[in-house]
Amino acid sequence: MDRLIRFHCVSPPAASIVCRMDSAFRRIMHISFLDTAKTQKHDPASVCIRALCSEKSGPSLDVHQEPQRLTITQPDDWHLHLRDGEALTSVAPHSASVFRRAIIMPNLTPPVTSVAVALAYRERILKALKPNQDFLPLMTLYLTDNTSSSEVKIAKESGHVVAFKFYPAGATTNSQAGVTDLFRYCMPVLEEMVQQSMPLLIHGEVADSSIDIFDREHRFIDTVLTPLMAKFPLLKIVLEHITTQDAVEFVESCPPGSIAATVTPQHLLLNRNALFQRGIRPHHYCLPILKRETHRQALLKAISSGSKRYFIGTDSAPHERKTKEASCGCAGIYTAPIALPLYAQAFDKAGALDKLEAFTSFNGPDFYGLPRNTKTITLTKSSYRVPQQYGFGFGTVVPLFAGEILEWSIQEV
Ligand SMILES: NC(=O)N[C@@H](CC(=O)O)C(=O)O
Ligand SMILES: [Zn+2]
Ligand SMILES: [Zn+2]
Repeated sequence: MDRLIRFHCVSPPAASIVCRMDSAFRRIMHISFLDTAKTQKHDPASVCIRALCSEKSGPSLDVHQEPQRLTITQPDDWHLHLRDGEALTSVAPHSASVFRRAIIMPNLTPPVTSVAVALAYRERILKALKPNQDFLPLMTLYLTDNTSSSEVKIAKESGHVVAFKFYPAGATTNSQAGVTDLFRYCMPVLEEMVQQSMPLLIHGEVADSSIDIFDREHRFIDTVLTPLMAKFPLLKIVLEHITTQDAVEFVESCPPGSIAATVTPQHLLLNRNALFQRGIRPHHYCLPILKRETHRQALLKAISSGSKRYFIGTDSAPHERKTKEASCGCAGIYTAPIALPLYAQAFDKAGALDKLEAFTSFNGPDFYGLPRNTKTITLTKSSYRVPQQYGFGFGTVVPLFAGEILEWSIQEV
């Protein structure tokens, strides 16, 4: 698809023109004048030719491009996997160069099940940052059948653990130690979470392999989330990485403030066809799995509505190339350094750029009861080629859209 860009001309001076560029922003296909008063002496065709000639022959094009700029409050990432060890050292600076804070997922091996372990992990995260990076990891605890309710109070008092994460056992990467039966084992701990105003973050899929993989989110809402909310109407819940129209309808049907949902860039930009684009695409595989187009449209409609119930959560989840490009590949997509431009692209395409900032920078802190950030970040609508891969100390990670051109890029934080 061709794109229109507005330029200010060097010659004729001060004239404004609109150029139709090819889809990669490399070639000017057509130029037309915006302000005929300033340019009436000039034949549009001659400017067009001069611009094209100087592009071919030369040092500089006869026009200055002015891409669209968007300055927003610095965002946070409300769902992030930083891993541990060498992987942590590699990926933490990527997130910290864009985001001010992030909710750190506890699905390490072994999982982060106690405040003591979470605080030690937090120290390792801080150590992994570059010297000038000012990044706050917001820690979470991995809920198990054996989590004691006293841990909730300790978590609250720590000041650094801000939520518990509920993985149905076996539902996703490193969830084997998760909850096997929430209603049987976790009632006292949930009760205490209500008392301490400690939010529960949920990977909302049933782990039952007899249920169709595309129906697992919907089934979870019906069989776990609905009864959970009926039992604990005051429990604060974040339904993580929602993927379906059913999830949107459910969230909308709940009283405001009781439940929020995070949405990933991949679920806004891709539908399930992307898993099988001229062959099988392991780098498009994550859980919950990509859904059909009608569900993607429902997510776009939800975020475009400006509702405070939805906010950013990249679910950036690095896996080494060889563990994804395998006969049984891991679930998880790496997006940390490009997630913000990806969201911008999704909001832009949906005609909702004016709703981007609330989604990335206001709704999350408001839900968690934390202050909004004060710094800003500037995005420009200029093309950026995603690296083919990142060569990290622990191995190679292939990001989403590797080698492809994005429409937005980050200019400065
Ligand atoms: N989203 C994923 O596909 N994978 C995540 C786990 C998760 O968030 O479910 C991971 O840790 O790799
Ligand atoms: Zn998950
Ligand atoms: Zn995740």
